[in-house]
Amino acid sequence: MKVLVSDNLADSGIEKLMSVPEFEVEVNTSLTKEEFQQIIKEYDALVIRSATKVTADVIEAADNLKVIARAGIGLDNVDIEAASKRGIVVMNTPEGNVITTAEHTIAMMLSLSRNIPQATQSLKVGKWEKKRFRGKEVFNKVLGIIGVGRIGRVVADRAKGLKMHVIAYDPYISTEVIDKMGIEGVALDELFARSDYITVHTPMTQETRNILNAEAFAKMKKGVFILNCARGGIVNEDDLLKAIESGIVAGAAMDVFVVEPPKDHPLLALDQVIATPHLGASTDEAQENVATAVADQVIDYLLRGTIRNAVNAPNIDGAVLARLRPYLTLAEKLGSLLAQITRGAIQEIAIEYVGEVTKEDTQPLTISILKGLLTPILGDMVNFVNVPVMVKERNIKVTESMRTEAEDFTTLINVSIKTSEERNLVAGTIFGKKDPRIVRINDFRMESAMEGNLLLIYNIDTPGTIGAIGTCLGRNKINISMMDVGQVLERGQNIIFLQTDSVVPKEVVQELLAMENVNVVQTVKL
Ligand SMILES: NC(=O)c1ccc[n+]([C@@H]2O[C@H](COP(=O)([O-])OP(=O)(O)OC[C@H]3O[C@@H](n4cnc5c(N)ncnc54)[C@H](O)[C@@H]3O)[C@@H](O)[C@H]2O)c1
Ligand SMILES: O=C(O)CC[C@@H](O)C(=O)O
Repeated sequence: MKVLVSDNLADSGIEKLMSVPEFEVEVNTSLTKEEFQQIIKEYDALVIRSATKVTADVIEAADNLKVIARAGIGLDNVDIEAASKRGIVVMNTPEGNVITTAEHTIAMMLSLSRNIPQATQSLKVGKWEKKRFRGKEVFNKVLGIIGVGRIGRVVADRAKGLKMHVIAYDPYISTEVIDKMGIEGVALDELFARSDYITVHTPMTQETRNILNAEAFAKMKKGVFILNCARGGIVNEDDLLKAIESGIVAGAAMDVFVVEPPKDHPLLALDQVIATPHLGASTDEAQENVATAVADQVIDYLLRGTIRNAVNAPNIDGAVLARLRPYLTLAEKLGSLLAQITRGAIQEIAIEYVGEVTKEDTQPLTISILKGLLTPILGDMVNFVNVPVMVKERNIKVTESMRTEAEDFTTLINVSIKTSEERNLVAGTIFGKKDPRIVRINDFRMESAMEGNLLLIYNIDTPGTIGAIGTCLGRNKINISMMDVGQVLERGQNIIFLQTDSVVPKEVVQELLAMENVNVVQTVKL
């Protein structure tokens, strides 16, 4: 079997792959796009980091490819949907670089406080500028952490060692779990108002994109320091620039950028900004961890068929997988829909399987529902293997029940959720042999394939409202490709589902919300 390593991988991983007699391993990190597309058809496995772009064209040409394995977490460089369509397993290694990235954040925070990069630069050109580079202690200061998952909680632990007061905002982690970390859970606005340093450790999702923007900077203490060692775009770069120029933000440390490399980005011209070229995970130890993990995973899959850390396939036999595929798609969709329409920290999930589906092994379906549920919150970090652990870590109670007697549909999957703020229920079925359909959201019944960019609008049922919504979207150049309206007469309420050709921006959502008779507007991506 042929394995191509097309990005820099630590030697330990390459040696491990080369030690397998059945493997022929090629390491080539300088392929052009054309060369890559031409040779990929020879390979059974592709091992990458973030530099190789595995586009739909590459996947189309990859006749023998069985697995794409990422040493690290981020899969923004892989067209996962195209890979899934061709039955190629996509896997990553989400655990290996947690400590390294947390340590980088602490290093950035101290460098920022003591102007270490700027002072080094100045000294190297022969200057001795003691006065210019007077810094600040972190002792007794408030560190606000947005997102206390794997990396955020290690940052919290290390910052406590520096005797900082740590406060955190993470709406998907229960107060008890945050309390156990020995830090203080707060609302986002409180974090903005109290922090001397703010660091983000969330994945990039619809919700976290631009979470630190002009509106957020306006709520912060004058002189706050900002750190982003997570993903470019969680901090809005233009707004950060203005906040530094206006003096609200005293300085920023950036490891990640919207466009990487950022080239001559104006932020980099500011004295108050220190930056590293996406080095968060770049230590010998982390690179060894992810390289050996990725090699072990590729070996396990190609030699034994065991799938670990796959983002697009549960660990089940191929024939069963083919039969369950429509149910798995439906299950993941139900979980994802629930996550996107529900606010608050998840406490309980109740899953009910009804009718035909009860003849199948429902365990992979439950895992798919949970993966669908956590992916909008955690992004690429969630896979079919680690999702049960993540659910456990978050203290989420999962219950399953079966009913063989179906009523309206031959198969039905009901999923309900209870969070710290609300309860919701969604249900779905399979039309024909393979078409997943959402048939219920709370009290509203419908039959919808629900795909792509969706808008869910709850409105008072009055003449003209639907027209006004269409006009507003049209004015903002958003094309509607599908519309479905559910009506609950006794409540005088409509639920409108709109499928749009493009994502509906936040400002347009606000515009819709300001309309008379419109109560709730939610954007969903399925
Ligand atoms: N700079 C680097 O080289 C590097 C290396 C590794 C990871 N990362 C990035 O670091 C980030 C964190 O990784 P992790 O392994 O800790 O992830 P994780 O999944 O373990 O934790 C993410 C946390 O963010 C929380 N969250 C999600 N949406 C939120 C929101 N709207 N507000 C507040 N909290 C929210 C989640 O509940 C979760 O607890 C990711 O973006 C990852 O890609 C960067
Ligand atoms: O250096 C890398 O490979 C990227 C590290 C990190 O952002 C990841 O996605 O794992």
